[in-house]
Amino acid sequence: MIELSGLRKVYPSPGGDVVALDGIDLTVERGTVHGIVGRSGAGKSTLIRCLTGLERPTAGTVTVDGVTISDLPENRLRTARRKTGMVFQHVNLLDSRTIADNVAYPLEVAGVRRAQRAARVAELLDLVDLGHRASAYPAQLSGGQKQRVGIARALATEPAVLLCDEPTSALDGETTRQILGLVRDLRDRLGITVVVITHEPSVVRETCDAVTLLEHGRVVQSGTLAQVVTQVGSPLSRALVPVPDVPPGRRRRLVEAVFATDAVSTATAFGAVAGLGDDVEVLSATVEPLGALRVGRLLVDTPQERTDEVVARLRAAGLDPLAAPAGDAGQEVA
Ligand SMILES: Nc1ncnc2c1ncn2[C@@H]1O[C@H](COP(=O)(O)OP(=O)(O)OP(=O)(O)O)[C@@H](O)[C@H]1O
Repeated sequence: MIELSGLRKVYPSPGGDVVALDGIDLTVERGTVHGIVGRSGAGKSTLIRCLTGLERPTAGTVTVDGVTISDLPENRLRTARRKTGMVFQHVNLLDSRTIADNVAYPLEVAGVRRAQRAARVAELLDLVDLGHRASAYPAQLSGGQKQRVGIARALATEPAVLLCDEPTSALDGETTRQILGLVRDLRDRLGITVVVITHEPSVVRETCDAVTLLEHGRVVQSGTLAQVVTQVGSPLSRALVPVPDVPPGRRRRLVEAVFATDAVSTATAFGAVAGLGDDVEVLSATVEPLGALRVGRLLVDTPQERTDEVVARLRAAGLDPLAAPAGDAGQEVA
């Protein structure tokens, strides 16, 4: 659905050029929610602006739903932009218009007739569960409700892609959960492709099918949730399934494995360390939900000389374990 190839964006600035995106190759599959994460300045917003065509890449291509928007002349870009809806952290609603009229606005701009508009607006407000507030004004709504209106408005022109820039950063925990639930629901009901920029691992955990980590304008790690979390020790695995607290005690060599339970059963994974003897200690064996997945983790403390044996056992069970470097034997993994 979205293909980025060799995407590069350089901003000239008096102090020297700023390389915001430095050769991004990325595919976002149709009908999935894809998270883009990274520290401030990593290039997330620039990436989204390139996806909307608001920003022209310095090099490389951006293809959305089969159209290479980075090559389009300005006059064709406007129509192409209707393929993407945008949702921002702070929803910019027109205060003097009702909720229904706010959602109708992009349809007016697109020249949709009044009767059709009314039907579509009713449908959109129902979709975000705000049909009963159609005649309310923005000032009468909560933050979460305003965000729902923003989402309905972004969907008005039936975009194939919904781009969300920190959609829940300004919301409390419960409202965040509701909005993320709505995003998942839209993916399932409309088959829409969603790109979510976020700095919150919880947003990725609860909503995303796949995730990409950017650093200094480059892709550091990317894949489905199952792929990135099972790359044990990788930055996204650490962020999405943090190492649990384990009881303090002596540490020899730590061996860690993370697995998705639909790939390796818990019985196989946890059974792999059974019968290794008392000097190999399981510090933690957990299973937790991660979006639609269930993710297991094994943390094993082993005598230095038995590390290879433990690693081999876990590999034979289909896991991809990581032994902490020998020098770290006395440290907690974190
Ligand atoms: N219009 C611009 N002119 C010059 N430099 C820019 C411009 N826009 C962004 N940059 C620079 O490009 C880099 C990437 O910025 P970008 O806003 O894409 O990062 P980000 O990951 O979205 O950060 P944040 O999470 O803080 O929004 C930064 O170094 C930023 O200062």
